[in-house]
Amino acid sequence: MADIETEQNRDENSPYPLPSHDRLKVLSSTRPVVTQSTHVRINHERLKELAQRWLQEIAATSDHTAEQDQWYFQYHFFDGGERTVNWMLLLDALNFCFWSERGQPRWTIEYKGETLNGYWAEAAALTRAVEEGLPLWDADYLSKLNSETLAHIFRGEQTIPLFEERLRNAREVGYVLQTHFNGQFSQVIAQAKGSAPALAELLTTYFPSFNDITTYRGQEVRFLKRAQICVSDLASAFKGTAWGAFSDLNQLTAFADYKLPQVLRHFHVFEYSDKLAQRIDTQMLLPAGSEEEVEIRAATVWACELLQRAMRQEGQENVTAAEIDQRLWLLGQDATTMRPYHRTRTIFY
Ligand SMILES: Nc1nc2c(c(CN[C@H]3C=C[C@H](O)[C@@H]3O)cn2[C@@H]2O[C@H](COP(=O)(O)O)[C@@H](O)[C@H]2O)c(=O)[nH]1
Repeated sequence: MADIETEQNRDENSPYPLPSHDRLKVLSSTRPVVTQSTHVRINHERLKELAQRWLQEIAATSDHTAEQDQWYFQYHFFDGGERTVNWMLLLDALNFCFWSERGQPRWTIEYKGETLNGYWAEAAALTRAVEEGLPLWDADYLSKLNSETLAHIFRGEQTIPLFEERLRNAREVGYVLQTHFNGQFSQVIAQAKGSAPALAELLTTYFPSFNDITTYRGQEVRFLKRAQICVSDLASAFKGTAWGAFSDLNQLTAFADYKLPQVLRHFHVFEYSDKLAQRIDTQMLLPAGSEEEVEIRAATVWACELLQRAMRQEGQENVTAAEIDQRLWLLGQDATTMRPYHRTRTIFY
């Protein structure tokens, strides 16, 4: 039964008014974090300036196929069938934590003449494996995946971080698909009946590695980052058709990773306490579940929500948090002029 929205929640004068729909409870559970936050502050003036700048950029570009809804087929296996959706579930089960220890070079792979790192390396490595004949779309195969095979899949310079966790997540995908869904992610998608939050909820319920939920000062906080991005990726890859057809993508929130906070801080939308700034700038680890980490992630969700609202108020009525997310994430792919992102060893982002 949906929580009865208290008067306080619906308080339109709050700087963080809740939307009418919040099925995943990401916005309602992160709102107390943002309002109580002591290490991270959202600068609302800078946020509005950023929204204005983007609106001007959109107005200036004649080509309105927003780059945000691109799907990079050169790095992503795609045959349009059930193998593709199983492969994409694996992609997002392993879509986390690509950075290296302080002072160490990043893990990279060579793929079709390019040296790739981070998310692109993960996607391309999984595509390379399929091209080399490994059935990464097969649930039984995944449930029995061994470490030698996974090491071969991710072969390159250095080692992909959290290797054992990735092996466990890959096997979990195979095991859960076999046990509950006849080996097909398409059956999970069918159960969601075209609802994006419903599919994210199913992923969180059935696949433990997607259960991106923590606590802050004793209260549950839900981010569901990989569950939500998996739904968004399906919509992008299938261009809103077939297994990518969702009627309510606007109910997804931003995906609280480590790149968006870096970009939001670069634009001075995020202000960190001196202590937190010093820890991040010296690349010290932030423990998963720490107040600092949860405040950074909660502020990320709400900054994207507020950016979306600011742009909608100025006429971009169809912009979604996922599109704001993509725009920020792509900006973060050229982070040479930015200060470091925060480092939390986690399987959740
Ligand atoms: N918030 C958000 N986080 C995202 C993505 C993506 C890639 N998705 C898009 C790419 C092409 C398609 O259009 C996909 O939609 C990866 N990540 C996260 O970033 C981190 C990796 O970063 P780096 O170390 O620089 O590779 C890691 O936490 C990873 O989980 C996104 O879109 N939004």
